[in-house]
Amino acid sequence: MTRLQVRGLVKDFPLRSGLRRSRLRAVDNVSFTLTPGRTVALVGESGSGKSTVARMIARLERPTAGEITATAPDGGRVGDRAYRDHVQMVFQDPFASLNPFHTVEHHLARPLRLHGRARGGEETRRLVERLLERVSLTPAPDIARRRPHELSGGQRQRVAIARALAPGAQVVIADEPVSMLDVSIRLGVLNLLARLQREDDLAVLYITHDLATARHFSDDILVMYRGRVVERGPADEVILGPRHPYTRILAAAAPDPEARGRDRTGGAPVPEPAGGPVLPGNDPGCTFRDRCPAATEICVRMPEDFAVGHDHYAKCWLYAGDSGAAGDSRDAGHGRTAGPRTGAGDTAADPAP
Ligand SMILES: Nc1ncnc2c1ncn2[C@@H]1O[C@H](COP(=O)(O)OP(=O)(O)OP(=O)(O)O)[C@@H](O)[C@H]1O
Repeated sequence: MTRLQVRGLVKDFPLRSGLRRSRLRAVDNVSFTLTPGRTVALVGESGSGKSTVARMIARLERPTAGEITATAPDGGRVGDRAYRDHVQMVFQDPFASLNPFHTVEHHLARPLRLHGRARGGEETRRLVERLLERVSLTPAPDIARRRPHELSGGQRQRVAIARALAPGAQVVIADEPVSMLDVSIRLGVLNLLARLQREDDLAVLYITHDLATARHFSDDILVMYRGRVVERGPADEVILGPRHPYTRILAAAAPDPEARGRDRTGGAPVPEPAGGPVLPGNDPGCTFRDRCPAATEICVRMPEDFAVGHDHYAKCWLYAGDSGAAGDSRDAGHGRTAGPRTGAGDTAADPAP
């Protein structure tokens, strides 16, 4: 099964304001690994860079710097063709991602044929029905004949998930896969993703605002703030024992995970400071310092990833004296064991330009 390594990922977008040109560093030195059978959640408020990371992995955006490498179990690099088969994305909006003019069968038959997984009409029909059964859309022949407007939002997202599986997905990037669905059906779709992950040993990146589902459905959590990963670690530790001041505010603002029937989008945004935000890439220090209740003078310098627990790191000077910098094992998604430190780490020695 394919393993995906993201190393020192950077994305700059050009900005224009009248005659002035500048750039926004939407993603700043992000590294993690997606391993078969495990889920990494990427959490953070709107605009923190989560979707841009997803789009670069799905090759919908070109990175400004950094590397995304897929490796086979024998350690060999997965080629371009296999990458397109193995790395699949589930988008947020099941209404926009399906063509209203085509049947469900068409949506699933096309990737099966394009990726060489089905040839004749009979084989294609059989595989389409099998995919529909796997995402619990039955009776499959009936669903296959329908068009998207004849399905509910949850059913459409199940079709989108089946479509991601069709080319032989091994790595699934799920970008807010349930945020546009009715609250009452979200868990069903997330449970489906979890079951498929177990059955197919998928590596999953789950992007969400919702800390409760991030904790429940992922092994490791990365917390992004203005393009940077500010905290990373095992899901329970990050949510129950957040260490970075930003994660603490997010966790405190998240609705009660036990509450039923309420929208649990979680993580009320931290208020923006007067005078505008410190933008990533435009500032060599901690980008949270203008909103941070614990900020001191040292925060004008970029903090390293300091170890705050087992495989748990916070990019915050508060922990500088605790146990030293992340060293060799700050790779969330790399299992519970230590992973190699990668070249372009997001460290104090490597400030954003
Ligand atoms: N094509 C683009 N051109 C310019 N800026 C962009 C582009 N795409 C994203 N951005 C900016 O990059 C930053 C990160 O956006 P991104 O969509 O990745 O954040 P996000 O965390 O996924 O937010 P959301 O949860 O709202 O989707 C934002 O400031 C956004 O405005």
